[in-house]
Amino acid sequence: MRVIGLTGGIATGKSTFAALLRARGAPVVDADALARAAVEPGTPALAEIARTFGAEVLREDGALDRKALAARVFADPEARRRLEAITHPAVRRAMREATDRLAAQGHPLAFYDTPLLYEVGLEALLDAVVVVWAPRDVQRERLIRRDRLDAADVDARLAAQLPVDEKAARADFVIDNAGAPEALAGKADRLLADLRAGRGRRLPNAPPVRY
Ligand SMILES: CC(C)(COP(=O)(O)OP(=O)(O)OC[C@H]1O[C@@H](n2cnc3c(N)ncnc32)[C@H](O)[C@@H]1O)[C@@H](O)C(=O)NCCC(=O)NCCS
Ligand SMILES: Nc1ncnc2c1ncn2[C@@H]1O[C@H](COP(=O)(O)OP(=O)(O)OP(=O)(O)O)[C@@H](O)[C@H]1O
Repeated sequence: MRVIGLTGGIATGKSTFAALLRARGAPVVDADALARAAVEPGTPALAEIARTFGAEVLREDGALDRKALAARVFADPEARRRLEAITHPAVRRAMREATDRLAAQGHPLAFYDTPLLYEVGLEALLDAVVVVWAPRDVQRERLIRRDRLDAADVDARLAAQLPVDEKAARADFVIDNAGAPEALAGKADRLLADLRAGRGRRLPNAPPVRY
């Protein structure tokens, strides 16, 4: 099975594009969803988070207060690294299990949807990488609209990731999502057709294929 990394910048449209791939029969393993499952009540990771950050990052019902934890970790890179040291090993394990299951089911192709693909250095483990791209001002607008964040929170989140332009420059395939969402379906069709025809890693120094 070939495993294709799918990434982007925050709010560039990665999840929207992943849904289109799923609708076309391609399995997508979602790191954000696995990261959420890893910190559900009763998990060792949530207990560790409470020990590290204190009860103020828990809600009254014992679940993680994501807003409170986000305020802490996106304001302080050191706190973010402490959180990642707890969550990333759990997410990596869950991702590996999910990919092994898909391989055992005989899928020829699977996507690995993870926002921090380049930040944590997963490139070498993947057969190719797709970056869903949008310009920074569009990213900012979508983030404010979707998550109701103010400008300072948006900038803190953007600063926690590599710029999406840098990711696009390193990618094998770039999905341009600056335009209308309706344009994405055709791009998903073309990407899948190219991947199923065996297209993969670009040659060294060649530019990415853009859709
Ligand atoms: C800080 C938390 C509680 C904020 O939760 P919230 O519901 O507001 O955001 P959500 O989890 O839906 O993430 C939204 C986006 O934020 C960005 N983001 C999340 N964590 C990080 C991080 N550690 N570094 C940079 N960007 C991040 C990603 O682009 C992600 O797609 C949560 O993101 C978290 O637990 N993060 C640590 C785990 C992690 O690194 N996840 C990302 C990939 S595995
Ligand atoms: N082409 C588009 N035009 C307008 N809005 C869009 C477009 N594509 C996606 N969106 C909207 O922008 C927001 C961000 O998209 P999405 O959630 O898919 O991004 P993401 O890259 O998965 O984000 P994250 O890294 O935060 O998980 C969503 O509210 C989505 O509905």
